[in-house]
Amino acid sequence: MCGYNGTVLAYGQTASGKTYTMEGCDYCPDLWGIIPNAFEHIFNHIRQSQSSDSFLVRVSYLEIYNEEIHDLLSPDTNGRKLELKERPETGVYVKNLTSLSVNSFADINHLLMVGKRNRAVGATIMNQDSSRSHSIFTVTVETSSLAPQGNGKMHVRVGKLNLVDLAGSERLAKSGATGERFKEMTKINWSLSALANVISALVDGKATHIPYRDSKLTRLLQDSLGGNTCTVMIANIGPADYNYEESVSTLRYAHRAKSIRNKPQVNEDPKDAIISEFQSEIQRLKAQIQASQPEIDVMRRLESLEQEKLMVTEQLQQYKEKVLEATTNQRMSEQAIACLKADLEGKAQIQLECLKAEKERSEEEKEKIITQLLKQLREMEHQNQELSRGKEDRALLESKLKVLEEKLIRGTNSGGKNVTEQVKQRSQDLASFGHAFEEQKLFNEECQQKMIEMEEAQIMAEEKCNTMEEELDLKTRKLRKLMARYQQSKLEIASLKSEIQDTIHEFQQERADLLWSIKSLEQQHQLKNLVIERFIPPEEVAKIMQKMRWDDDSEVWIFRSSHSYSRNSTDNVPIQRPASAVGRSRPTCQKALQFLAQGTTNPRYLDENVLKLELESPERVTFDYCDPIDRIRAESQIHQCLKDLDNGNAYFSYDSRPSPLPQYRSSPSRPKSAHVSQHARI
Ligand SMILES: Nc1ncnc2c1ncn2[C@@H]1O[C@H](COP(=O)(O)OP(=O)(O)OP(=O)(O)O)[C@@H](O)[C@H]1O
Repeated sequence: MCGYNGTVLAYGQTASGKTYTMEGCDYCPDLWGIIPNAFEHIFNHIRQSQSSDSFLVRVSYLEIYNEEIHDLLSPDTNGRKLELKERPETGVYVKNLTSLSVNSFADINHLLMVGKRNRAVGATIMNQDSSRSHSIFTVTVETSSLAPQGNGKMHVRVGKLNLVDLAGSERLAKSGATGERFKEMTKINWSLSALANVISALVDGKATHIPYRDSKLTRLLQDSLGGNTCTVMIANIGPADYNYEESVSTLRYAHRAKSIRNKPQVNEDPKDAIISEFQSEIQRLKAQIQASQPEIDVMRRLESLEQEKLMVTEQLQQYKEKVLEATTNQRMSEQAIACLKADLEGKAQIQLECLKAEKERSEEEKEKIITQLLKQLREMEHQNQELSRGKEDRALLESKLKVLEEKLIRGTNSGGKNVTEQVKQRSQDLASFGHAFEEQKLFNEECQQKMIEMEEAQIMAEEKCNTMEEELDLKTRKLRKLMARYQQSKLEIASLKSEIQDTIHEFQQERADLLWSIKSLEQQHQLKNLVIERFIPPEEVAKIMQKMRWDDDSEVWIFRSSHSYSRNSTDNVPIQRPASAVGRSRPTCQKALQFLAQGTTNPRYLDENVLKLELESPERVTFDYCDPIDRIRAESQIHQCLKDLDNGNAYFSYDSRPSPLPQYRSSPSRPKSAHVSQHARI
């Protein structure tokens, strides 16, 4: 409303509530989204503004579907594609986009509903009414108010609010989209990634090129992203865990977008402001009406003439009545003459003559008046025609003025009356307040006197206030510094406290470990003492103790080497171990060498203790069956035996003698151990 441009942008994955955030539920004011709330705010502001301020509110609504721009408020429902154009003074705009002026919340809300009906939506896996396009609802508010310099000139500001509902980003694999949905999805993702690239380039201070031209969306939002617009980006995320990746990506983009710094500025007296055109047109029409004032005077005169005509007609009627009366009187006179012939002949004659003269006079007068009236009538008809022409012209002008005034919305005091009515109202007001003017003047003088006194008092109070403010500033700065120091020390104390806690905790753990190791060492010590006391004779203990020495560096007991403790012996010569015979793997005594030289086979003197034994060939304990009958019987017994073996244990007794034949026992009784040499177990 102050002339800044603004953009509200809802960004996020599909079905995360972007449309809901922007539009909300229209049936319940508590659940209105950003768009209806913005409308309400605009019209509340207009209502509460000064009566000298005029506003012109225009709206447009477009969607970007498959990288094509469609007008959502166009009566042409064939979805004509619109073109993007650019002008150096106004920037990027959409050619032939419908822009409608609105006067109330109801009007603008109606247009939002109309546009919504024309928008592309479709069902996806995640959202039944998914927006398949990016939509931009633009509200332009032009404000004309008296210039602050007070020179009576009008000052125009233009603010533009873009309310953007983006289509939802969705991973192709997750969406399961095919056909038309797949195509839509690719375009949506492409334009959203173009938006992300623009954001990244704007955040990256080194980027020399911002890729606004990569998509229609980024070109239309060029001013909102890194331009002169106050932009709010709403990041919508879904609470479900399967949306984790998308939510993280949305938050990442929102975090990046946070770093973009725009430079908003008031759009003052722009060249393309329509309100100025409207106002000059209104002025022109007013001047035209003013110029037609003589015609209005003529019309007033005509009205008075009409009244005169009425009066004259009345007079004529009176004359006619008089004439009629006179005629009646005449008749009566004739009758009276006839009746009173004798008495009143002279008188009647005179009266009759008088009446005749009077009648002639009235006839003449009557004719004279009638011609005069006819002349006046013709004149009036002529003037009537002129009047009706003037009336038509005036009606035309007034209707023109009304249309323009209807488009302009005024502050609370305007009341929406037309100019003529306002002039009438004002003149009445002037008349009624005229007599109060003098009283008001006196009252004003008193007030002025009081105001001068008050201003002096205010100046004194301001001076006092200024010194107090300075003092307050000084103290506030000091307090802030102290506060900052206090916060710093608080943080330091907190970190020290946590450090102390950690150290205490570590110390306690270490102490517990040490106690545990002391305890276990004590146990080991007691055990070893017990073993020494119970199992090692004290003299041996003494001997061992002599051989041991405590090493301070490695903190262990170590055996003294034979060399080191034999030094204390009488000869002080270290005992040398005899060197082994050269070329032999082990030491060999002289006697063994002697026997070996004699070629002894005694293993005692050999290098290796290996016994050399003769091979023992085993004796044959079987014999062949030469008799074919015996062989057959033997074979049948073996078959039988094998069969039984399949079913269970079977023992086969076999006599080493050639005859009789081997005895097969089918009963599984174990053979006695004495017979084992003679009975083989199969
Ligand atoms: N805060 C909320 N309270 C109640 N319902 C909600 C809320 N947010 C979203 N919804 C519901 O969730 C559904 C999906 O929301 P919406 O259509 O706004 O998502 P979207 O992000 O615009 O999706 P798409 O990108 O697919 O258009 C709708 O039925 C909507 O009514």
